Amino acid sequence: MSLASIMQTNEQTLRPSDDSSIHKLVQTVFAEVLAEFSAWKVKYCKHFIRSLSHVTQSPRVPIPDGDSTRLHIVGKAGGSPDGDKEIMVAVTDYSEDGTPRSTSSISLQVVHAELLEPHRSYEYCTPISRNIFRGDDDDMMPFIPFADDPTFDHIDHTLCYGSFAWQDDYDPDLEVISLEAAYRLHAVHSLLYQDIDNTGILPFKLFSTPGKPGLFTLSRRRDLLRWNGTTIPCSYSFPSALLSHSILQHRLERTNALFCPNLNCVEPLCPVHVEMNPVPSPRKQTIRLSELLKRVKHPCEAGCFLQSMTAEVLPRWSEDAINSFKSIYHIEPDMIPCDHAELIFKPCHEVLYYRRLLYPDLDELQTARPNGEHKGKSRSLEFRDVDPLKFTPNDPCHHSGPCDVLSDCLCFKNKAHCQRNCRCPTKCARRWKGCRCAKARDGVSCVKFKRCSCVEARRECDPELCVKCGCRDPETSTCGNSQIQQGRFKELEVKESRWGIGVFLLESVTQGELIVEYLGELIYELTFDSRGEVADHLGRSYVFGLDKTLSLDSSRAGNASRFINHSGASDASGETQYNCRAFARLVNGEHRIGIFAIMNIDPGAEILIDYGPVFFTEQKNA
Ligand SMILES: C[S@@+](CC[C@H](N)C(=O)[O-])C[C@H]1O[C@@H](n2cnc3c(N)ncnc32)[C@H](O)[C@@H]1O
Repeated sequence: MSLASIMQTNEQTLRPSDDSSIHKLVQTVFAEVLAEFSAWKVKYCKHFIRSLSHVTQSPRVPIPDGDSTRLHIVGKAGGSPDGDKEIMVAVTDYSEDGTPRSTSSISLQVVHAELLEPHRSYEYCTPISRNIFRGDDDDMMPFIPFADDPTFDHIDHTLCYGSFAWQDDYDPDLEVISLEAAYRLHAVHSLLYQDIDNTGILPFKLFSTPGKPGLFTLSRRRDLLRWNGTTIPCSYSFPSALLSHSILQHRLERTNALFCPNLNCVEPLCPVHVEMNPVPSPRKQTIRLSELLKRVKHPCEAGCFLQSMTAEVLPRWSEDAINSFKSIYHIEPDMIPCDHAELIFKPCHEVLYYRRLLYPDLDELQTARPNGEHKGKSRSLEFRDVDPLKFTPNDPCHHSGPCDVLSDCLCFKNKAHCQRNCRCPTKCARRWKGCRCAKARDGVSCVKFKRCSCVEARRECDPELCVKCGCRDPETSTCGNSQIQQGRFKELEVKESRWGIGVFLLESVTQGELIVEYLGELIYELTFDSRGEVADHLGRSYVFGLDKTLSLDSSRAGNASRFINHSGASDASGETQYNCRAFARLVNGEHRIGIFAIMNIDPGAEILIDYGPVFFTEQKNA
């Protein structure tokens, strides 16, 4: 069916209103598009196969003097001190019909490549400069590792997965067909996309649901097949969600979903932080309006509520304007009307009018606790976030009221300090306060023997909180406890070592200095187990335990630190040569691993750490 004929039909079509006619229509149009697409595909594939069977005639290129190349070595270049490393090469340019057009000679330098070793199988590593959150690998097995190696236990490894990628009946054509059907139903039959979705007849949901992207979102992530039956204009874009652009709350939700909620990061589509980014639940008013109004000392502009406490003409706001005000009020109810006014582009006396109308001050402010609640008990401050191996950082808390059992505070439940990126008031008693170390006159501040509270709590200094040590400015700072976040890494070289590849220093370091951050993918235990089988078979593991639930694996993504070898008490040679140690630090709310020098080390030395007593026993027992 052509676009013109569809448009013609459109004029005659009336939008069905009852459920059963909508169902019937969706079924009919879907079947129609499916039939059209299938007919087109058969023809298209036949045409394609036929075109492959044609022997294409490439232009005949003469092969001069039996040489198979168009480059001819014509002699060694003279006059250069490295004469024997340069050769002269004649380059012949041929015309379309294969006759030589011109010949010129150029000199090339000869580089003698050493014999190249083939890359070891199943070893690839994406270079990264930040940890990546992976959680768990897909439940679908993408391919069979070591398929030609009988010593690998394929059955056991297969049991780690729920299905095989090659047996999945996912048909990308169905996405194209469903989109076309949805578009026709909307453009030609005037159905709402939501009504089409509600029928459940199309094989995919059009709109995203929590945790599951819908077809409209998916279609933006892939190149759709252009088939000649499509009526979707090239410039058309499907709605991404049931969110209206004119409603502030919807715009907030859309924007919120895009940026990382971790205020230490705030990157769009952040790959590191696992936190979901819910729109914060509405805050409750804690200051009476009468109190707030007393805080306004000067009129914000001519006509400020301070000058005329009652609006002469009752303001008539649109529904959108009222909703915008409600959204802003719920984010920050304890704000003076003049500030609310600036945010919604309305005069403050009008804001005050609507605020009184919509949110009359309650007798009891909503922060009041239920009767009989024992305040002291619910606010008890107990922390267990000092030991990384017994603790996993939680998402930043966001709730109304103080961080305690009544507010369902995540930090309270996890016995963690509230972080800078928590949404509780800055005065919250659970908040980590940072250290009070002063800048060192000479040498380094914030080190263990100076009793820095951050060092003792195994967290790096926080540039927002630890103001005195100056860790915010790496140029002038004397802080010895912010090296990971500042990325002060040493020059390293990766080359052959006694135990495969190793890492070597290119500059000298002093005891306590950070060499490099150990980077990788943050994974849960199930993935640690499934990847462990491959690592055991290779005889090389790249995993560090990070905290109670997460490990850091650099087998697939990492930096030079993944090649750091072991030498320690558990070393087969019995020698103890390690010169560095790996320490986990809580850095602005997340655990990261730094490799630190435990002695002064000269350039050229290999970086060695002690993997610990269980590493090699576990590998052997696997
Ligand atoms: C993190 S990787 C280190 C990089 C590794 N050498 C490579 O070539 O990829 C850890 C693996 O290196 C090897 N390795 C490191 N130190 C070793 C040592 N002292 N003795 C034996 N093998 C060692 C083991 O195979 C171990 O699983």
